[in-house]
Amino acid sequence: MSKLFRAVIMGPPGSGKGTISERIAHSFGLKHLSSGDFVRENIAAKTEAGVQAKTYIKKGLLVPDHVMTRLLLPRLEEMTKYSWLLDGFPRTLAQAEALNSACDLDVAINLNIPLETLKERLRHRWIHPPSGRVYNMCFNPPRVQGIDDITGEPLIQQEDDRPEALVARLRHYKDVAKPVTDFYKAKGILYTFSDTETDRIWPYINTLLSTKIPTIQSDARCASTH
Ligand SMILES: Nc1nc2c(ncn2[C@@H]2O[C@H](COP(=O)(O)OP(=O)(O)OP(=O)(O)O)[C@@H](O)[C@H]2O)c(=O)[nH]1
Ligand SMILES: Nc1ncnc2c1ncn2[C@@H]1O[C@H](COP(=O)(O)OP(=O)(O)O)[C@@H](O)[C@H]1O
Repeated sequence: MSKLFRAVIMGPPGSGKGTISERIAHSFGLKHLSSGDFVRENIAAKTEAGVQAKTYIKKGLLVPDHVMTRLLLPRLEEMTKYSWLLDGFPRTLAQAEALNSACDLDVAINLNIPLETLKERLRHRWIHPPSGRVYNMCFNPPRVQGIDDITGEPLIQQEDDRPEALVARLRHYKDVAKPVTDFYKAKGILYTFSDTETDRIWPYINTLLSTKIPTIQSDARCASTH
């Protein structure tokens, strides 16, 4: 059984987690697991956790740790045969500890992007909610403004992406994120990337993962030849 690779990607709203996760999933064949997608699936399926989560999301709040953990850990149980990249979880120390009790992580990627850059990016972010596809009028615009490239359905801008909403989200993010990055720094697996452009960060993340992932698979190869 080849050793699997498990990573999380963290960063404030608009830092490029989704954008970079797609590139990682594509380049390294990892499963991209998004906690936001799991939440939306549960809300759509009207599961108990989904119904609870919806009441918090409607108020623009994070879902409570015990609800989020109960929703996410069983999904990770289904992924024991896969290498994956988890996006959007953990967001709190309690979530990081719950994840740590369920599985070992190889890398925690942390995106450190300036506030002004986040504001500018989210001002131009458009999304296609049914698919979660993300566009940006300055960075990766749709072929036709306001229209999803694949389905032709309309794109929307999220209420949460307005600059005034972002400031509140960022303040809350800063409070809850530091204990999580400290947790992974103490475990020696935190890698922080600071820049204003994804295209400048991507080569460093690509190099880091290229050094990690083949090692794991080559270990597996030598294990399997003995
Ligand atoms: N101008 C510019 N926009 C970028 C860059 N990288 C990502 N974006 C865009 O900025 C927005 C935020 O990127 P996302 O990948 O959605 O960021 P995120 O961290 O997943 O955001 P949340 O889901 O809100 O936590 C999107 O519209 C991206 O297309 C960049 O280097 N430059
Ligand atoms: N790890 C988490 N802990 C608590 N709530 C979460 C978590 N992940 C997602 N959520 C909830 O689901 C909502 C949608 O998540 P997501 O699609 O990642 O968007 P956002 O940009 O708001 O984080 C979040 O606003 C939050 O309320």
